[in-house]
Amino acid sequence: MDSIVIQGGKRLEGAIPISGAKNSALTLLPCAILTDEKLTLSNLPRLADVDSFGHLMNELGVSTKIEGMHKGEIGRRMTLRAENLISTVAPYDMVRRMRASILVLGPLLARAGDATVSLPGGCAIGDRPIDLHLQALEAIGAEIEIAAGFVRATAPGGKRLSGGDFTFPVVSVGATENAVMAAVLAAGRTNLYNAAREPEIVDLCRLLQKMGAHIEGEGSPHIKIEGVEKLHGCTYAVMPDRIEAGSYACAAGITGGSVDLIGIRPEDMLATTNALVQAGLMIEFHDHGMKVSADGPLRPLALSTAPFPGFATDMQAQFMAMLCRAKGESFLEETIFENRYMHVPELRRMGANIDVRGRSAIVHGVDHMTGAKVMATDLRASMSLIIAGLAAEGETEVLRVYHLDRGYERLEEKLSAVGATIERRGGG
Ligand SMILES: CC(=O)N[C@H]1[C@@H](OP(=O)(O)OP(=O)(O)OC[C@H]2O[C@@H](n3ccc(=O)[nH]c3=O)[C@H](O)[C@@H]2O)O[C@H](CO)[C@@H](O)[C@@H]1O
Ligand SMILES: C=C(OP(=O)(O)O)C(=O)O
Repeated sequence: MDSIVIQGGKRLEGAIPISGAKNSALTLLPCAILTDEKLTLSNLPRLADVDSFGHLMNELGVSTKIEGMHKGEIGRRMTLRAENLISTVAPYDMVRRMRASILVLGPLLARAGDATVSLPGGCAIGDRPIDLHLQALEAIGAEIEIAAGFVRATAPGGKRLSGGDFTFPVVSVGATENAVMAAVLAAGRTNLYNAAREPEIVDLCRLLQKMGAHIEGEGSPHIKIEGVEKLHGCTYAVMPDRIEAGSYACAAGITGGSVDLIGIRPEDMLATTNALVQAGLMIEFHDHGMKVSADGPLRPLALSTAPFPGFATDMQAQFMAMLCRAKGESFLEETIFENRYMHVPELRRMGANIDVRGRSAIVHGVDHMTGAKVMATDLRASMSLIIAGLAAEGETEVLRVYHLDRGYERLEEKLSAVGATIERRGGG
């Protein structure tokens, strides 16, 4: 298995092109199921999860054609066509490897009136139930059965869902996405209350609108959908990855550097940029993105994760790594996932001083961290180790690179280009 090796202590300086967002790509891809016409997605990040999603789509009978395989090119285009579905089952092996597979449930149900998806179970960051996905689908007319580790959702008579109203008891990104994708082809109107407002939800709704869906209120807690009989194909560009951009901003902060993040949308990242400014970084917005520069010592922060527009859970590990080197004590609270501190023991092995009590963590800033062989069990935890390694003295080797390959396109290339000494080693 590959590892990533960093010689720490280099100040980062230069421009980093930001890729298309993983968390948006994985919800736009299943939209191909909703039409028998071609859907072309551009700015798709080159990530293991995008490839896996392509394979899942192929299993369902959706053809996929990829362009943009040239070395050095950021992003790709994928044309998908679900002319005839050959299966409505997402098998255990696919869902186990990639949680986002659950997002075929809504579209399959809407298009075929029938969907069977393996129950995803928990994962390294905590229990990740899908009860709200199922309740929302029931509210818009689905019948749900659970047996032998699978959930089967059917529309009455195998035909169209009715549409209906549902209030999410807690904000859920995935459940909002499944409900929206199911409701666009329903026979009637759907109102989703306390819906997730994440930019990735807005991206999903914009694509569906371009395909002919009638949706209003995206980006607000009340999404209104008037079902239509048919959607058509289109071409759509995946939004930029706000989490990738925030991760590189933390890397600039911890190395006392300055990186220009090209292609970001500032409005997607206000909680992150506010936190960066409070930590003492300087931000300059310009026409192509934003420049993030260290400006003196890092200041400690108090951060609590929350649904958008709050501070994203997907940024918590990377900020924690950066704050390990702040002057003073930072306080972090993880409110979304109960087990999202898997990076803490590894950061401690690099010299960090962090206390964890339940969902809270106190990070006591240290002057010095040292490189070590480290590994993490999830994507953002792995990125936090890369960030720490960039500032640590000596060599850091991050094992289990497959987590990073799920979410960071050309990580080593992008960081080398701004001055990091970083390489991928085979067989680590
Ligand atoms: C609100 C939030 O920050 N969501 C994050 C979550 O999305 P993801 O879609 O994976 O998770 P949800 O937004 O659905 O989960 C939010 C909360 O609701 C709970 N829940 C969810 C679904 C359900 O059926 N029942 C239930 O109880 C979850 O346990 C969690 O505590 O992880 C993604 C990957 O890290 C992030 O990109 C999203 O920003
Ligand atoms: C945990 C993440 O993704 P996933 O839901 O795909 O596991 C993430 O993007 O940080």
